[in-house]
Amino acid sequence: MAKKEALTTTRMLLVLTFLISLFSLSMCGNTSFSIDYNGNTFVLDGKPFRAISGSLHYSRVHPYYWHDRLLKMVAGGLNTVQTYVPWNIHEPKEGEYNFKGLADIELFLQTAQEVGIKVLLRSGPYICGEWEYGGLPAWLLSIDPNMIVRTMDPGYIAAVDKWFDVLMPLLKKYLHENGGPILMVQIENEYGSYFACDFDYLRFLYKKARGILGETAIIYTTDGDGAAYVKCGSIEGSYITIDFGPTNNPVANFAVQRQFQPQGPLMNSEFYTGWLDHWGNPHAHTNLDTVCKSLDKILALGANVNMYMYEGGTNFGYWNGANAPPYQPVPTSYDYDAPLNETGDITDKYIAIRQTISKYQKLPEIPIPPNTPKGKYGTTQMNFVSTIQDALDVVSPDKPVYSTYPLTMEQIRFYYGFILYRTKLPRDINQLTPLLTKGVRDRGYVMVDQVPQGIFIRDDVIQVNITGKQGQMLDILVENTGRIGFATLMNYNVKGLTENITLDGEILTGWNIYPISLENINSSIISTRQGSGPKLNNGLLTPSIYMGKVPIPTSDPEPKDTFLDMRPWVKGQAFVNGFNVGRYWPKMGPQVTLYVPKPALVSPSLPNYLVMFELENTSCPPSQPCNVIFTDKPFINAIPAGSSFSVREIKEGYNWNLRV
Ligand SMILES: CCCC/N=C1\SC[C@@H]2[C@H](O)[C@H](O)[C@@H](O)CN12
Repeated sequence: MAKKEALTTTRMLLVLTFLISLFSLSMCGNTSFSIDYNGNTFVLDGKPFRAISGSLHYSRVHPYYWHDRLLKMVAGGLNTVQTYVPWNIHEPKEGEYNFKGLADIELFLQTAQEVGIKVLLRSGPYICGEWEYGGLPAWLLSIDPNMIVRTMDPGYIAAVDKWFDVLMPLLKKYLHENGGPILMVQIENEYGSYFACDFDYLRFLYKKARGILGETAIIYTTDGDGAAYVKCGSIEGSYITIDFGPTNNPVANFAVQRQFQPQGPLMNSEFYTGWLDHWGNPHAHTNLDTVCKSLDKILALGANVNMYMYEGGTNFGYWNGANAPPYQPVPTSYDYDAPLNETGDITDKYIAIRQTISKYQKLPEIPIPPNTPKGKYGTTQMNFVSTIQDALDVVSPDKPVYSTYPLTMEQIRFYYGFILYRTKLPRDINQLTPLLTKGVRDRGYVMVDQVPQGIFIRDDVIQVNITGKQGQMLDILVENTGRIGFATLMNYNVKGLTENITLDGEILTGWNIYPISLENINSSIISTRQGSGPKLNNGLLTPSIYMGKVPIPTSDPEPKDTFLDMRPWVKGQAFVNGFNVGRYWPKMGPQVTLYVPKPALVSPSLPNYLVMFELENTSCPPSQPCNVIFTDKPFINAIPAGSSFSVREIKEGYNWNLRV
């Protein structure tokens, strides 16, 4: 049975299971989830309930694997999963909604119901999470680039109002009291850490949610562990929870929660089992014993706990976020050094945490599901297809947007990935002449008639020296490497060229602007390309498209999870059979391999195509592009722990000796 039919059947079975459980529970009429303030405990269907939870974000794990991961969480001793709702994946364009694939929240909730794990649902509208723009949709910036998000700013709150009118009725169906798995619904996220402290905004969110979810649903907030955070992050009627990591003192931490909430269950909504990564810094690592000792103390206090992350997963596509200052994008891997690693495999940390939990909660008598098999498919040759310019008819099929001065991505209502700005050189430039701008967000690849000149880098490289002849094409290919998702710099989060470009002091005008959709590339375009091949100059190759086949052997035809090692390619975007597996930047690290989930592959009766959009260079000549390797092991910690590089080294890709 083809994968699509299988998923449909699974989905139908899940819906049926959900409806049966809904019916049987409603017949009992005793489904309730509440707070016993005298007993300082949650109460589930009349009995005390302590949440032992872990974070898994459905948008970061392929739906094919949701059942596997949730079952591993139950086997690990958890009774609850906590997940974020990323508004931007569900409403990619204003008024256009997406609830399929990575965004199929109902399938995720039905799967949780079927597996028997409860859900702590973090509804946003802002979620942080190192996700693009903290989960906010970039089209907000088309309404008003100067909008102050996460406040009662009229443009923002009108969009939130409409979104909650869509989301909250969906969540209501899945509340425990209505027979679903959702125990509680969080609004906003660590709002007390945001400068605005706008109580009218929190009250608006609370009132909106309460009005749709009903009077008995528990609405809660989560804030950093400090009185100032909780003061600005909580609101009348919502239940206060806090977050803190394994090096803190839980007794002192929970004292902050008690300061604002003298009674009710203690709850750490984010007990950090690991931490986030940034390109160019060592992969995060949190000591297993430190995690388990602190978790033991929290459980001994009778507190509720959610481990952040329990399964980190992957920022597929362009969904990674960034932090600032300085501007630092987050890698494709969201491994988080979590108990289940990026590909859902059991780690020592999983086993140790499971053992700790067993001291306080009887473990379910189910086997721990096995790790998924991994495919070691070996080397494949990458064939040059086209420079980005020679493929504009495919990747940017509509007429370009013309503007006297450059427009941002949001001004042309194109929000993620790449955009190309093109003008003509106004005169002969026989000597290296400065092209200047501070307005590149975030990397700008400069070419004259496709010959690379240099790279603008946000907050770093603002000058590229060029030469050329009058009338030659000056192209600047800009990559949006992820919108900032935390604190004040979340505002004015626009992308593309945000300021004018000057050549030797003269403002360049007359720009054609091409939004780039790499998803349009497929095997059919190979034969149609007659391009002249990439140009090599200044150590850079013309950003170009390459294609190869994933060598799945006919002797072992069932596809498996695998890892794409692109070395010695430098930086770009990879697609497998049109599935955007994410950004690669092995030269920068710490991530070197990209996780390719099994469901992105098809059985070898059909060719599996890898498409790479390489932005910078390889060590192979343009005439004979390099190969890539499909291996069975991830490599996401190429930068030695404890290393510290200069900003310049990080910006330019420190050429350290990568360990295999
Ligand atoms: C000191 C920085 C506090 C910012 N909060 C963070 S950084 C990692 C985590 C995730 O982003 C998570 O989504 C946040 O709620 C809390 N947190």
